[in-house]
Parts: sequence; structure tokens; C-alpha cells
Amino acid sequence: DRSKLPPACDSMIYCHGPLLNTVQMAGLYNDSKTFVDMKIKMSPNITLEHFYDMMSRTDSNPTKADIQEFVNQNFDPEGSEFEDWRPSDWKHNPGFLAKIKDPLLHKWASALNDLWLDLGRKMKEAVKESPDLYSIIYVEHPFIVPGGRFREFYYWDSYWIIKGLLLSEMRTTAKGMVNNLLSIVDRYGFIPNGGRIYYLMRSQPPLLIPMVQLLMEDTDDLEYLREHIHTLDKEFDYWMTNHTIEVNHEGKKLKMAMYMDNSQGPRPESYKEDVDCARHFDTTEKKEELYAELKAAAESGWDFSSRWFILNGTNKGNLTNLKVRSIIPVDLNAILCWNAQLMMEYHTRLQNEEKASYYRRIHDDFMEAIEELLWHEDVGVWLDYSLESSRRRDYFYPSNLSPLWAGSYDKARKDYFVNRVVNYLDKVKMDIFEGGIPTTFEHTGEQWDYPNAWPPLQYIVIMGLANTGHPEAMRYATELATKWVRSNFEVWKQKAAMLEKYDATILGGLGGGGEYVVQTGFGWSNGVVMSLLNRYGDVISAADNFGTAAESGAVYGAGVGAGGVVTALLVVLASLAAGTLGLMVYKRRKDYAGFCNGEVDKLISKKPYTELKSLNGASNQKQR
Ligand SMILES: OC[C@H]1O[C@H](O[C@H]2O[C@H](CO)[C@@H](O)[C@H](O)[C@H]2O)[C@H](O)[C@@H](O)[C@@H]1O
Repeated sequence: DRSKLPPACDSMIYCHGPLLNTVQMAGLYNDSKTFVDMKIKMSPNITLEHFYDMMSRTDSNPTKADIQEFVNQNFDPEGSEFEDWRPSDWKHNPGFLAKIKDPLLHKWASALNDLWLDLGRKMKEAVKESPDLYSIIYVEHPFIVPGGRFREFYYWDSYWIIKGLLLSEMRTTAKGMVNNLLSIVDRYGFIPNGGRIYYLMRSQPPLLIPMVQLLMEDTDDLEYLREHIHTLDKEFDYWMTNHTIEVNHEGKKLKMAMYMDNSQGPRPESYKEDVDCARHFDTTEKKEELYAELKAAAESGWDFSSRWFILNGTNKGNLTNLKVRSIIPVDLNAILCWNAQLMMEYHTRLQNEEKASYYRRIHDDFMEAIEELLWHEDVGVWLDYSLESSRRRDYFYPSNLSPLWAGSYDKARKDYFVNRVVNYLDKVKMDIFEGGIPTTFEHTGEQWDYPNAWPPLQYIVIMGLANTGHPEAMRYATELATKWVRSNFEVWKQKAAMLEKYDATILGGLGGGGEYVVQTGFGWSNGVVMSLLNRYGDVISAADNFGTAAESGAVYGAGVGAGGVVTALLVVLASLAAGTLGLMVYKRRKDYAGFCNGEVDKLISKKPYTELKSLNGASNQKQR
């Protein structure tokens, strides 16, 4: 009975109760997250008293204007928790820039280095003194946020942000971010989805242990590792205790990990969207099941995607068909296997023999289970597994390749695995996409679906292939890295901005879909491009020759300078006149409930996969 489960957090302002319900259902703001990020002016109790006064004054039937007035009088705007901060370790010309041969890309990378100044946040002391007035979770050290509506840290985003920070030689900021996460594990026993109390009942892909590895690769500080190893044990235990199940497969019992949810109610930050969607179910129990699926999908980082739809055994459907809790995901298992490997190495270095063998056993079990249940020789890749049908889900996702990145496959048979994976990429015609690797081949209008392409997924596939050292895989990696860098650069030239997601089907195409408009900033996007330029800066050019891409004022600005704005506006107007931008822009859906019922936003059409694949891989890209 899910109605007995705890809410997202105790707060009757930010997580559950009539105040939250009344304000969020009134739809005061374009984005539901705005309200739950606001600061209350007085204590929670006084705020609640004011709310009940307003309700009795209005016979429990307040108008939108009454509710807006209540919010205006009792809340400060979102973002009130931060003070100005300039990272003291920021430097103008970090060493990695010297590796970038193309002068245009070099200048761009330098502008990306400047973006950390815009994305840095430091919390006011007042947050520490009166945490009850805020939804933000207090952390001691300043940090880098993704950007836009994402004004707090995000768990898995932080991995790519820290990669970028280390390339920018911002070691203090990077270490501060890891220290914040460690302190959160000490306080809460795990890392929430993001740094807000309304995220406290779910996590995100577990990358803290790999983040510590990034610090170790940078400074190899064994004392730091010794100091924090117990916290890392705790984080790993959280996943093994709360996120694993036993799967019976061909006479074997395999321990596998999955995303879950153990709270009740809609997501506070998308409250109205979730409640509206739940109208498609007639009982509280069914509504709660939907909320659980929505929250489990958010925990996966892929919110939302046809990857989690099950309808008559297929990946068709809509949000009402979410079945995240019935799917064993390749990426989570690969990442935990990698976590176990790192923990085994850490404990070995710290001479904790018993712990090292404990993690070795877990690592070996994951290796076996991943191969037994998720690897498919005939398809040539790892696939998610449905607990409903006890069958694999044979659909393309970049996460299918995540064991290459996480190293969770038998390296003694590397050629066997890599040859098949390269054939798989050929088979799905990965070369037909001009702008990157799409998230899926399903065109649902959800943001983790076709034709969107996400930075972390590009990184996972590219680095997975590149790190094999296998010539064919490395060639693929270089091609994919080139497309991604060029496409991001194209958008930068037009808009002087980095986006959270892009369009795989168009060089310079913007991402879209889902429940909020595409955000700029953007933490992981910057980290991924920096990493690719660090690795491929000697071979990737902005166009076919170094230094030949068309220049625009925007390229040289750090963020949006006046020149950049003018240039971007001209480009937008010109594209509108040519009717091209219309194809690239996504409109936010107004009627989310309608969408839940299976209505796809017709604006999001673009280049369907079915058409593209008939091009036989010969589109604009070089034939491999
Ligand atoms: O508010 C809706 C959802 O927003 C977040 O998800 C998306 O942004 C995150 C930050 O970049 C990213 O980590 C995630 O993969 C994206 O899907 C948030 O994480 C969700 O929990 C939230 O419901």
C-alpha cells in the first residue's frame, strides 16, 4: 500500500500537503519548479498559518489571484539562497587549451572555460542558519550548477562538470564539489537526485566513486582516500541494499540493480504535470503507481523516455505506460560493477584486504550477471531486460554500450566484444546522424527520446569505444566526437550558448520536448566538449580544415555578449525567413495530461529515423 510510504520530504511547504497542492495546481508559473525553489519569508509554521487564513477568507476556494497574492507576500523569488561568488581557482588560460589546434575551437574552448564563472554558486550563511526557510540543501563549498532552471547540484551531472573543472585546473572547486557530496552521504546516507529537499527520496546514476577516481587521477592523494573511504562504502551499500533484486535466469540467481522509488505523491517540482497525468487512472493506488514510475524514471536520469515504456511487450505508449521498476538497465549495472572495481582497488591500496575481497566478489558477480543476462551475441551488444516478460528489450540506446565505458566486460575477450559492438553500430546506421548519437529511435516528444542527443550519452559511447584501443572502435569514436563538437559549435555560433541537449539529426540542431523548455548553461555540455577537445583537439577542426569555419561575433563572447546577441538574432530571423528554425524549435506542451493519453506534439517532427535509415548511411557523412 503506497499511501503508507513517506512523502518526498517532511516539509509541508515544499514536499506535500494542502499549501503545495493549492499553489502548484494553480499553475502560477510556466515551470512548476519555480515555486518549490522559492524562499519563505517567515517560518514554515507562520507561512502555513497565513495559508490557512487565506483559505478561510476565501471559503477554501481561492482564485488564482488570491493564491498569487499569498505567494507574493510570503515567498522570496527563486535563487535567493545564493551570494555572488567568483571561484578563486579560476584561471584564464588552462593548459588543455594548448592541445586544441583549430584556432576557432581554441577560442570557443576558452569561452567555455569562462562559463564556469557564470555557473558557480555559493550559498549564503543564512541558509546554514535557517535551513527551514529554503528548499536548497545546505552545503559548505561553492559548486557549479547545470544552469537555467537547474539552480542546484545534480548528482550525475556533477561527474562531467568535475571532468571539465579539472581540465580548467579548478582543483579547489572540483574537490569542494566532491566534498559536498561526501558530506551529504554522511548526513543522509546517500546522494539525492539534486541538492533540494524535494529530491530526498531518490538518487541518480551513482557516479560519486568515479568522481573520487577523477580526483585521484589528478592528484593521487592517498590520505584523502583514507579519510573518505568509509563514506564511499556507505554510498555503495545504499545502492546494494536499496536498489538490487535477484533475477532467476537459466537456473542461476543473479543479483541485478534497478531504479526504484519508495515515497508517495507526485514530484513536488513537477507537481501539476504529475497530478494531471495521473487523472488517467481512477484509483489512488494506480495514481501512486504512476507517481512511483515517474520518480523512478527521474532517478535513472532519463526522465522521460520510451526506454521505460512497456505496452504489450513493446516500447510503444506514453507516460501512463512507464515501467521503470520492471526493467533491468544496462547502464546502472555497468556503473555499479565499475564502482565495485574502484572500491576493490581503493581498499587494496589502503591495505584493507578483507574489504578488497568483499568488493572483488561483488565486482565478479556483476561481471557474470551482466554477461549472462544483458549481453547478446546475436545482437552484438548489451540490452536492458524486462522482468515482465523475462525477455531482453532489443532497442537502440547509447546506454547499451555503457559496459565498454565502465569496463564491465571481460577484457581477456576484448576483441570478441568490441568487434560485435562495432558491427552493431554499423547495423543501426549510426553514421546517418549529422549531429550526434540519438537517445532512442522512438519519436515520442519526450526529452530522452529521438531525436534528442544528450552530452553524457555521447561521452559514454565515445570514451567507451576510444578506450578499447581497438582501431575500428577508435575510428568510430573520432567520427562521433567530431560530429558532436561541430554540432555544439554550430549552436554556439548561432546562440552564444551551450544547451543541455541537442538534436542528433541536424548539425547545429537544438534539443527539445519533455516538460520544460531546453535549458542553457550548461554544466555537463561544457564538461563533455572540453573533454573531447582535450582528447581530440589535435585532429578535430570546426570545419573540414583547421580555422575555416564561418566566424560570427558570438563565437568570441564569453556567454552572451552584445555582439553575440545581435548575431544570434540575425541568424534567428534569417532562419525563420528561410523556414528552417521552425523545424528546429520545440514548443512546450500546454496540455500535459493530453500527452499522457498518447497525444504526441505534432511540432516535433523533423527527420524521422524511418526516413533517415533508408538513406543507407550515405547522408552527409563520409562513408565508413
Ligand atoms: O524537473 C524535471 C526533472 O528535471 C531534472 O532532470 C533533468 O535535468 C537534470 C539536470 O541536468 C538531469 O540530471 C536529468 O538527467 C534530466 O532529465 C531532474 O533530475 C529530475 O529529477 C526532475 O524531475
